[in-house]
Amino acid sequence: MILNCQNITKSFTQGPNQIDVLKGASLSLDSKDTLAVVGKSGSGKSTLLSILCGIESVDGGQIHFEDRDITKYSQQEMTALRASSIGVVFQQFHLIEHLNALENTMLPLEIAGDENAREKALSLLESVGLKERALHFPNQLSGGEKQRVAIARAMSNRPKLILADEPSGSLDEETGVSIMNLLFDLVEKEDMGLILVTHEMQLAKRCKRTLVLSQGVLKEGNL
Ligand SMILES: Nc1ncnc2c1ncn2[C@@H]1O[C@H](COP(=O)(O)OP(=O)(O)OP(=O)(O)O)[C@@H](O)[C@H]1O
Repeated sequence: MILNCQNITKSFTQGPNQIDVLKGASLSLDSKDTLAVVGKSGSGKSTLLSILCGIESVDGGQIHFEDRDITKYSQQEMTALRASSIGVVFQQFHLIEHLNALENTMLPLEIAGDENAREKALSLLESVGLKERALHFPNQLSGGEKQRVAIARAMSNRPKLILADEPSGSLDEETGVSIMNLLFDLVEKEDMGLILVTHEMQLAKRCKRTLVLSQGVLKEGNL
């Protein structure tokens, strides 16, 4: 098993109010497993993904990545785990502005000390249709192009787990389908696990399972 989360709780304070976003969310994921998380706007889907990659802390509950309890990890340990084993596609892409598309894609490979970082990143950019944009900086790319760089970066170190927040949100239908094909093929070929947050029912249906996040709890089923 790649990921096993039990009873995750998370609250935010906004002024005088406390918002209980996750009230005991549990999920598990095996390799080659593909899981869609759906739910209404504001139900906590992005918060859940941020927690699963350790960017956001939990208030309670356990998260085991393989056999390690990552809720006890320091920020440094979590950064190292993300670099080696977790690829994340954020809703806002989070590309590094002063690095070009190639350098952004190479980053996880370089952190991992891969000597073929440049070749691998170029080949990934080619597979997402961006070879010609490799030397462009994020502010010279369209939203959909940035999203494709973010996807290439997330896949670059062949992680065990890919977390993707609305990964085809900025792409036209045809490009979205072809990039998602690439992602699903890779998951199958490389024994990865994939969790994706999406509003698109067609995309959710391509996953083996769908979990609905509602009132802080994850349940099997459709929205
Ligand atoms: N850092 C934060 N501080 C305070 N409140 C937050 C914070 N992050 C998220 N929230 C609140 O937590 C709730 C869940 O937000 P989240 O972004 O996880 O929802 P979502 O399901 O991903 O929404 P959408 O589908 O619109 O992207 C919202 O009410 C949001 O305002």
